Amino acid sequence: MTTDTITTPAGNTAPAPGTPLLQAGGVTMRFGGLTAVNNVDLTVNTGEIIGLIGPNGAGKTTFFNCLTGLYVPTEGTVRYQGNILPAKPFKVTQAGIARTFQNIRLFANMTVLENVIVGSHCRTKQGILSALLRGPGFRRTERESRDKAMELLRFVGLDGKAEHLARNLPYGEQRKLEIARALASEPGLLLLDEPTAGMNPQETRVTEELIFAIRDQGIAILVIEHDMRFIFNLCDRTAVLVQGQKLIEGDSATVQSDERVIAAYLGTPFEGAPGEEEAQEVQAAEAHAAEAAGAADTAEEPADAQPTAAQEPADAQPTEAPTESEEDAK
Ligand SMILES: Nc1ncnc2c1ncn2[C@@H]1O[C@H](COP(=O)(O)OP(=O)(O)OP(=O)(O)O)[C@@H](O)[C@H]1O
Repeated sequence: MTTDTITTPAGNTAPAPGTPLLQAGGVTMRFGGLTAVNNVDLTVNTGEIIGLIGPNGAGKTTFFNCLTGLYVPTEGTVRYQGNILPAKPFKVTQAGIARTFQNIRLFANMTVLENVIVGSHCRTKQGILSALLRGPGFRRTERESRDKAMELLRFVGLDGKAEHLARNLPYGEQRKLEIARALASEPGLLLLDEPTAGMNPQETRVTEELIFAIRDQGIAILVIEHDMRFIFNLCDRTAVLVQGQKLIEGDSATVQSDERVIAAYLGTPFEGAPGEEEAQEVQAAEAHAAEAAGAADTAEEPADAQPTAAQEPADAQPTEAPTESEEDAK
């Protein structure tokens, strides 16, 4: 990664640091009878890096999908710079939110540079007709997109691989390319879903530096990650989701020392835990089923159940004390 800066578009007036950028209020997402996200509030201010953690299946990615228009929340609202976001991914990107995915989604057979150029598509003003005619306006836009993409590749440290096919990059570099492509849409907020998944410690450290550098360019960040050390080093605040509900939100020291968080990760139930009632119901049902099975076994067994001669193995021999000569052979 280089320490280059990213050129912000002319006339882009960034709000003052600490201004609410993203405001999710009462976001709930149900899939049939399953409540994957339950009444979650979260605010991300300009200049912040916010972490979102929680055990597997806690609802983190579903929450991201609600923020980025992939899902229409069953209840609640998502505002960006004060405006309710339309539930259409393309419009959310246009509004200023970009994201990466847990499973890398690059155009594998396009070059690294082309992948980033595609990411800037929502900011270019040329229509299909202009593209077909390839007039001077189109060529100028194409050149600008290319220059901007190269600048982003330099920023993430991939400029030397601009002409490589995306699928030939090592895993860690594919993740960097995804970030560069997201940055090409000129976001004010970047959502990262497990950016260090599958990375070695060295790659994780480089990604951490990259995220700080992105924040220093005036882009706020909301990041899902399972690597606690990474999250607690990086984030100004961290929110913890457990079974779709926000358990706690705070700085690293607060979240790290909260016994409910520790319990949620170790799987130890605690009083008032989200889903505790359901867990107790399941436990009671299991205990009941075990009791019923035990009772049935007892009923089937004869009261004086003793192995009969017929049940004994055919080669069973009566045990005899070893003779003196046998003991000598040992
Ligand atoms: N499209 C869907 N239809 C039905 N259920 C879904 C759907 N998407 C997610 N879920 C369920 O919602 C719950 C939350 O899943 P989600 O992927 O958001 O969790 P997560 O915290 O991101 O987990 P992980 O850390 O493992 O990625 C899970 O029980 C999951 O099976």
